[in-house]
Amino acid sequence: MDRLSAYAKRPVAFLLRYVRRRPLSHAAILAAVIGAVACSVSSQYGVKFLVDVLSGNAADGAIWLAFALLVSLIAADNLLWRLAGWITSHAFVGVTGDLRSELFRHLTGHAPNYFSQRLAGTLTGRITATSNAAFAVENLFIWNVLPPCLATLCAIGFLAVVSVPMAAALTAIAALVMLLLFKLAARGTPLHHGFANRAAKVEGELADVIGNMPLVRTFGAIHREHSRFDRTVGRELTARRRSLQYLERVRLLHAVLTIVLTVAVLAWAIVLWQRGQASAGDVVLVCTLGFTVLHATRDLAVALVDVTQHMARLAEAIGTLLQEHELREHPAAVPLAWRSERMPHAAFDNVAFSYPGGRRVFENFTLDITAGRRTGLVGPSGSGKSTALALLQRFHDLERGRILIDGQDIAHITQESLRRAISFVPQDISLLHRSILENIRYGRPEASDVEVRAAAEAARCDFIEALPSGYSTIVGDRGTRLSGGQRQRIAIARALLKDSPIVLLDEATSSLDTEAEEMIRQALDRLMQGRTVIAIAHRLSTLRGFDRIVFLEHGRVLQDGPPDDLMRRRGPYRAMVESEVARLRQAA
Ligand SMILES: Nc1ncnc2c1ncn2[C@@H]1O[C@H](COP(=O)(O)OP(=O)(O)OP(=O)(O)O)[C@@H](O)[C@H]1O
Repeated sequence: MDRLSAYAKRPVAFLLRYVRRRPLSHAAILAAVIGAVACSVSSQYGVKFLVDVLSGNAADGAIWLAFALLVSLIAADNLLWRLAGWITSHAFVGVTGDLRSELFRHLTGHAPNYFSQRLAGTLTGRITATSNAAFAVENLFIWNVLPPCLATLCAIGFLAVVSVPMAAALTAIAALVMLLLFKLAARGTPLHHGFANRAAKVEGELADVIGNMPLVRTFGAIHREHSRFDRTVGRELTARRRSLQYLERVRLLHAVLTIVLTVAVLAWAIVLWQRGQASAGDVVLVCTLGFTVLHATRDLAVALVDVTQHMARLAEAIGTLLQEHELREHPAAVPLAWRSERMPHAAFDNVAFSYPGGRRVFENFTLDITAGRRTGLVGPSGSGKSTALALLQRFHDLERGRILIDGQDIAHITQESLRRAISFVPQDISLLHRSILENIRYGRPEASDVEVRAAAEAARCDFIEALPSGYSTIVGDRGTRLSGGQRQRIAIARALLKDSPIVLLDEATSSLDTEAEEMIRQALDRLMQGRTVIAIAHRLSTLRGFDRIVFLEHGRVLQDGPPDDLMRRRGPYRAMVESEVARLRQAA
């Protein structure tokens, strides 16, 4: 799916990729539109034919034949448009579905770093913007760009019947007018890009503030946010006005050209008629076809500018969304192999790592994680504990060294099998805005209701039955309708259901009441049983139950051993525990 990134800078090719997926329906639309335009322009020739027949004392048969021809052309013209409209409602709508689905797949393939650097609202807004822009461009092309182009060609063909020099002159003028408009439309592209960029920023800011409403309220920042939003919208309005005013200037230029050319064509036709070189029907034909050509170029001018605006939005959106995935599957990646009767062993082997643009977090970091044991990572803030857990899950690639699970380099195993082997319970629990049942089942989608309930019971989620709709209760955005302790137990139940042999835990620092803490301790105890556990543990009660403690500072191991041993020795671990005990005593 990563090959989608090849289209990041090629918006037209990106659009054609989806058009090619539905070749038959797009070809049928094209054929219907070509037919409709041909009938529409031919009907003007039909009018000339009828006028000539009527003014030439022709027989009744010839008059009714001219009438039938004209009526058939008008009917075909209208019906073919409707046929094209009907097919577009299937094909163009289908394209917006295919496109969003692939963009979503690509977006979800990005590493966590990609998301941490961007506002979620900007990203989701860009998926919608891309789909809307693709729909608009397809519609504009079929209804507003193609018909005037075809109408111009057909009209010039018919004009040649009356006067070849007039047809030649109109061809040259139409070509010049179109070229001029194309050039002017292209010159306005940076303005349209600027507007697209500003519009995406507004969406991103909106989503960011709405997603953080509790924070905004707590800091009494509602008015501040109102003013900030007004400023962001103000910048978008300015960019939008500039873009639209540019379009209006282009349209004005075209309007002036149209007036001048219409006068010239009409006068030319009348002179031809005065000299007896054209019939009355020819004058009617020249008038209607001349108008067709001039109106077509005007419609084209308007449409082209709209197309450039939508293409600018599309280009801006795919430029961000279709960036290459930072973490790619190794070409020879194989699934992680481990024997279920034996817990896996993990190892950091001479690892060097820094965040992009950040300072070095690890340099020659080596650590063996004992299979089936509980290893606690402790150390001051910024020492690299969370980064170590992230690297083990391959959220980032290493600069140097290897991370091994049962001797297999995680850079060479499939990401899916790695994720299956690891359960991660983060500090900041994420829940989807779905029911409790669905949230727990996220750990193993095929689990039965009975299995989900068993996992919830094991994780001491006794509170679920007391909720208004029990397991069907919707948890609210990111689980806001549950307490912190309840969210943690749901996350533990989810991890229990996933039943991975490796458990990574970033214990929450926020303090809970004793009862909730005891329940979480019991739930965690069940989760950790018989698995290889690496945990960033903050509570002394959790640390005491560990087989081994690794004390990190500046990405280096300062102490390593069973907690009781470390407590017997003077060192950073004992100092940390003593200061924590003193803090707890003071608080009590
Ligand atoms: N996404 C990121 N981009 C850039 N730098 C980062 C990122 N995440 C962490 N860092 C930096 O990497 C270093 C290690 O951070 P890490 O979060 O691993 O520490 P930690 O020991 O888990 O700290 P804490 O106990 O406060 O969570 C810090 O200097 C931090 O500023």
